[in-house]
Amino acid sequence: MIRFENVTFRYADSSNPALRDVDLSIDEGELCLVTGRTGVGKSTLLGAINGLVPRFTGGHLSGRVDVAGQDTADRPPQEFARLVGVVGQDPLAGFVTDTVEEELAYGMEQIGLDSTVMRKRVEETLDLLGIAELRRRALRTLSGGQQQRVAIGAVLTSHPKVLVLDEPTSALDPTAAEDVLAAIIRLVHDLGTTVVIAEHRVERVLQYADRLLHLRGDGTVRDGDPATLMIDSDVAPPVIRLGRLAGWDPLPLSVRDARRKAGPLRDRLVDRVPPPTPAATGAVRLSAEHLTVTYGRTIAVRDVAVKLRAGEVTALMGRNGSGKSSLLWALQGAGPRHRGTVDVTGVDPGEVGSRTARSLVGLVPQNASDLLYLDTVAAECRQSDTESGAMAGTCRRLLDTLAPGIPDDRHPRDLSEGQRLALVLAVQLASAPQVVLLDEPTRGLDYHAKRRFTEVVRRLAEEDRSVLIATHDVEFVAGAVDRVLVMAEGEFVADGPTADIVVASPAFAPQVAKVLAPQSWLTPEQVEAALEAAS
Ligand SMILES: Nc1ncnc2c1ncn2[C@@H]1O[C@H](COP(=O)(O)OP(=O)(O)OP(=O)(O)O)[C@@H](O)[C@H]1O
Ligand SMILES: Nc1ncnc2c1ncn2[C@@H]1O[C@H](COP(=O)(O)OP(=O)(O)OP(=O)(O)O)[C@@H](O)[C@H]1O
Repeated sequence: MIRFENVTFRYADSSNPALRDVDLSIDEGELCLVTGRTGVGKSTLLGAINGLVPRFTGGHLSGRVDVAGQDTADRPPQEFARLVGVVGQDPLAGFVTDTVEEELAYGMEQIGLDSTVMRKRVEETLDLLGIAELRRRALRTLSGGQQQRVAIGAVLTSHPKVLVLDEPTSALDPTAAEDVLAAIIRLVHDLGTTVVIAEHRVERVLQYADRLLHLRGDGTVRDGDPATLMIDSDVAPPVIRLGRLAGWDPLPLSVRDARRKAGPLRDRLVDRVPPPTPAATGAVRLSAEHLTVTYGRTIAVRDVAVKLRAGEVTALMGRNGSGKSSLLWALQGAGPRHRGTVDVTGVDPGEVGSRTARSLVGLVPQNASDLLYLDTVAAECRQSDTESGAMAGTCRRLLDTLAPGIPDDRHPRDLSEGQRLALVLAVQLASAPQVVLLDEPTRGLDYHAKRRFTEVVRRLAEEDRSVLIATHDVEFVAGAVDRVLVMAEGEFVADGPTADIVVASPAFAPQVAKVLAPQSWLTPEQVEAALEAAS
């Protein structure tokens, strides 16, 4: 269905090719998972499938890419729309209409489907993705995860033969991610759709993949059976790392397979306990009472009270649309607030100018790239150091910790998604105020980048700041935070130490906890330390 013949692609002004000598052939009905570190070229590979690369990106492509026997160089990408459905990393940027229903119908209108077929498929898709109640909503008022579901729905309706999905679950809560993947798998089984998915949260997709394409980082691609490539892949989810520690062969790809093998490992760990989370004793840095946020008749945040302490890292979790972003913006002061007060060292950030508010509470938003406006990476870093009064080079060093090797003179627009996010985090965190709020900060970050980001967050806590992170990334939460707050329909429904909240939760438990239950280990690192101590 998809063939790459000796494909090499280089972006203009780039010294190294993003793709090098790539030869592959993907059959009809295969589900391929594309993995690789941040910025290795996953989106570029995906873009080449429908000709967006090089037609819209510029740069030079040699070799040949064809889909269903048609050379992508011969036709503009629009003509491939019937054949190839694409969901990019930024759903909002891909929307062409204003409302959910219009967006779901648009693709089908373009290929001239009959109106009765269109009606039926819109209804099916609304149900399939659990977005029926959003049908008449304006797209720009949806939460991040709601937008991502609509973007996926909008390509599913026209039943393309090939689906290309770039990080399709990055903004989805764990349950929604499973539902969306189940809907995609159904297309693979029922219609023989060929699916190519790039995903950093490999744990979410690996068990469904027929095949793995791993980008090594030099533009070349390793292509093979998932369990075999995972033996030494530099991108490995927790279940694989646990399998390597325990010496399981073949490596289990799913929690279910791992549980079947886990008895002896549980026995080895039985006399050990995971390190407890120290109780937070720092001063209260932020205290909010009776916070309520409404949009028209929608109550997004309902009479919420919260205290954040110095030295504490807290995760804010909960279903898509449960009110997390609305709460963060209300705490920072820039977002709407219907009722309630926020107190940061005696000042309410909602009552002062935006500059003062920013010096009290920093917020890195979900669509973080809006914060970048200069022409080069170096200029953004210099500006950040100057504004925050930090020593020259502070921001750049932070960037190199998160995503090494980005050239100084690259335009932020030309960075990969993960690289751009790393830049925004570096720009914002170089001048971190006492309270730092982060909205989905691990999108686009590979496992190594996430470990480094965890270190950065822990350092902020050691410097006595308080950090609140809205996130759906259960594996990140397991390794990085002290406390978890869970929101549902605008209210807190749980609040406590990480292990207490996540271990028994079907939605929020990390893979290691699921495999080793009833023991309460959260991460491969904890298990590794315990095994070392035991031997
Ligand atoms: N228009 C461009 N000009 C120059 N370099 C670019 C351009 N677009 C992307 N790049 C570079 O090409 C490399 C591959 O980018 P790509 O977006 O394919 O990575 P990725 O693996 O999808 O990353 P992520 O995991 O962050 O999504 C990156 O190093 C990026 O900086
Ligand atoms: N401008 C707006 N107008 C109307 N409704 C809105 C607006 N902004 C947000 N909402 C609604 O308020 C609710 C809370 O949205 P919010 O973005 O805070 O959720 P969230 O928990 O951050 O979601 P996600 O996990 O998907 O990012 C959602 O139902 C959303 O559709």
